[in-house]
Amino acid sequence: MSFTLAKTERLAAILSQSPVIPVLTFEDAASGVETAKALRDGGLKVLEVTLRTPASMEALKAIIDEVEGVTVGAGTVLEVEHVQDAVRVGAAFLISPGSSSRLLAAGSEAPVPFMPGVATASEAMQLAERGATFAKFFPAGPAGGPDYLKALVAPLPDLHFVPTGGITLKNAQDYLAVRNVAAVGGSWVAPTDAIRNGDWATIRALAEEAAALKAR
Ligand SMILES: O=C(O)C(=O)C[C@H](O)[C@H](O)COP(=O)(O)O
Repeated sequence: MSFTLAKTERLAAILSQSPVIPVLTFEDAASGVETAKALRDGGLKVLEVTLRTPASMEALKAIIDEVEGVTVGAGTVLEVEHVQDAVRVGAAFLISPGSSSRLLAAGSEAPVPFMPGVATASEAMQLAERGATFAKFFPAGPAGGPDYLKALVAPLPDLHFVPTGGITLKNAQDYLAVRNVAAVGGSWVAPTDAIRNGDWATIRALAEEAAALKAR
């Protein structure tokens, strides 16, 4: 099991590029490419493509192959197969909502950084024991929001978090103000309707607002 220093540093560098990581779900590759361009043009250059839809792997690959100036990773990584497939198409990082032991083994051995999810002190401690430095905090809102995260971070000073789940432009800054929050994740910057309607101007405008948020 290896959360190596090199991969940790790579993840830190990726997360430091942007206060907000769009969490993206696509029905087809073409809308993925256009959404990625709109987000990039609005200033959000680190993107997470969730592996939730039949077209997700194709969309992930199309963005990696066709959109310049973005760093693209895979989200909703739940299975060992997801790790292998995402790495094969060139994902720059892997994110999971949780941290099952099989996935931890496969993800931490992947050649790219892997960020598992946690929601409790025990889960966070188990990750720290395995050498992880970064964790997704999921589902951030329902789990207890910025106050809960502040309490979680207090006794675990070496772990850094990317809260995701229920985050919006309105509350993002409250999460970003918590110590050791590297960035926040959220789908609000690329709403399903805007993607379906090809409303790239709206996505770009939402990205511009989000990119103006400040990480600590
Ligand atoms: O798909 C995953 O891997 C997840 O962990 C869930 C997503 O991160 C959230 O669904 C995004 O949350 P919202 O911004 O509230 O839509």
